[in-house]
Amino acid sequence: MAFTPLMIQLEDRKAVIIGGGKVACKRARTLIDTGAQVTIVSPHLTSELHAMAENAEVDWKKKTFQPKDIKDAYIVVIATNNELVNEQVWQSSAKVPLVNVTGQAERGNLQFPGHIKRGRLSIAVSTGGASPKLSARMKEELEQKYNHDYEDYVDFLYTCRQYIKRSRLSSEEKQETLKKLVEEDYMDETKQTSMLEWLKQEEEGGDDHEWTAREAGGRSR
Ligand SMILES: C[C@@]1(CC(=O)O)c2cc3[nH]c(cc4nc(cc5[nH]c(cc(n2)[C@H]1CCC(=O)O)[C@@](C)(CC(=O)O)[C@@H]5CCC(=O)O)C(CC(=O)O)=C4CCC(=O)O)c(CCC(=O)O)c3CC(=O)O
Ligand SMILES: NC(=O)C1=CN([C@@H]2O[C@H](COP(=O)(O)OP(=O)(O)OC[C@H]3O[C@@H](n4cnc5c(N)ncnc54)[C@H](O)[C@@H]3O)[C@@H](O)[C@H]2O)C=CC1
Repeated sequence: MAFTPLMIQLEDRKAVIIGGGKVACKRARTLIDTGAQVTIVSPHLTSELHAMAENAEVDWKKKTFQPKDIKDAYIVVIATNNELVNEQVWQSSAKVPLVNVTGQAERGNLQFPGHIKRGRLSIAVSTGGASPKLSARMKEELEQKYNHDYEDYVDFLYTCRQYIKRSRLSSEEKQETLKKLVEEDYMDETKQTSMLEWLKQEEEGGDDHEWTAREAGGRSR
């Protein structure tokens, strides 16, 4: 069955990762970065995971898997290098809402796509199991196209959108302004500044549409 692309809120949810190797480490990083409470169950950890445990970013249960380890888990990531153990975890996970089977991803109901983050911007790639290497290559291409400048730009778009939603502009003017923000080169800081000034004025009920949406950002002050 095909998987549904979704964004999901996991803050403070309990995630248990079985295994402490390379794959476990990648999944731990993704989950921690969005606020999940991560526990690793594994007799050994990679050095990176070890550092994360020392910094209290993850809880580490230094042991082999037992079914009680996943009691109350919202997410289980099955990531040991032992197929029999992975099978036992799978059999014990019937009541867990979200299960990622890293060795046989089609089995679980959760997959982690290749992804890049630029502040609020998230881009995810999946080939539906056809080729993780193609996902990796596309991820590299996207990393180059959407460079780190996008962090500030997307923050700027977010701020503008909040102002626009609260402003007294007509709905046509709102649409026009939102469109302009992505069509013209608003990565330019001077253009950003004049747009923000105009939007702040709109919010404060300033000069009664002395500037129209079309003009915003087009004039220098
Ligand atoms: C479902 C998914 C995730 C999930 O587990 O939920 C998944 C699943 C599986 N990957 C496997 C193997 C490999 N994965 C990689 C690499 C990456 N895999 C990634 C994503 C995903 N891999 C998700 C969807 C991908 C999609 O559908 O396109 C990347 C893009 C991102 C990331 O991992 O963060 C990351 C890029 C590197 C980076 O950018 O860091 C390499 C290549 C390498 O390492 O060079 C190999 C070996 C070569 C090969 O097998 O092709 C296996 C078989 C395991 C086995 O044979 O035991 C499974 C299980 C299965 O296919 O069932
Ligand atoms: N989804 C993906 O992107 C990929 C998935 N895989 C799959 O992910 C799995 C793990 O791969 P790696 O992280 O590379 O393995 P690894 O060999 O680096 O780590 C395996 C970990 O499992 C732990 N472990 C072994 N027995 C255990 C037990 N009884 N209880 C708890 N922990 C136990 C080990 O201590 C070790 O920390 C494999 O099944 C592999 O097929 C591999 C590559 C990519």
